[in-house]
Amino acid sequence: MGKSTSSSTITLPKNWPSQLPYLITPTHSPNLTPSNLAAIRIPPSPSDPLPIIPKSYKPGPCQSVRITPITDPAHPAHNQSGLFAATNLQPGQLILPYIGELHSSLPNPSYDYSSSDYDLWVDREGDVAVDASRMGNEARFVNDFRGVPGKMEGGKSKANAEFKVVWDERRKERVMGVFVLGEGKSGKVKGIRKGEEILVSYGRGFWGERRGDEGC
Ligand SMILES: C[S@@+](CC[C@H](N)C(=O)[O-])C[C@H]1O[C@@H](n2cnc3c(N)ncnc32)[C@H](O)[C@@H]1O
Repeated sequence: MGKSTSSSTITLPKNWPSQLPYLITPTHSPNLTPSNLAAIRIPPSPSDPLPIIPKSYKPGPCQSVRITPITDPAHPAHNQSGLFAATNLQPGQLILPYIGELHSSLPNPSYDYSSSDYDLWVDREGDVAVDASRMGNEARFVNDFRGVPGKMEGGKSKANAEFKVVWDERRKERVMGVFVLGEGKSGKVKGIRKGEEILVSYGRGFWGERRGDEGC
């Protein structure tokens, strides 16, 4: 299946929802201001270092991941989808950028971003977030580790990945990326093996807000 973009035709990732636009670059919400954009265009510096997406990074579907329907009834996102490793992934490596609509907290008459479950801060001080509810790339399918059956003690899973801000050398902009967790102090995280689900922590606040309490 192909999708026309302004510059080329790309093949959509397998299991990409047909009703959702697939993005290879972020779009801008009407509520994004020049000062929001200026904030994410401040390059990294020795006092503010960032990982880098190099100019050579190929846009479009990521060969390291697969969007996969969740068929296990014991999985809390049963009947939804998740993102799985299609190759072995090394500790600390960038898996893919999180692409969506860049927006601010100013009102947008056509959409209420505050109700989205696909929204991440890129720069809180600069009031810039990225929302992949209405359009995006494979990264929007990353689930939270909580309650996911796994091989850890008690049949549980742990987070094996994280969201981090990264400097995109192609766009000269700060964007959000999904990274394999580093080795950590325990040295226990050994990357993500082919076939494993990529799981992050959305943070306690995410689940607290959804239960209507202060956190867990
Ligand atoms: C960013 S989306 C993740 C992709 C989503 N599973 C899908 O197919 O579109 C976030 C949503 O996934 C579901 N989800 C992710 N992790 C979960 C978990 N550990 N427990 C329950 N629901 C989860 C929730 O419905 C949440 O609002």
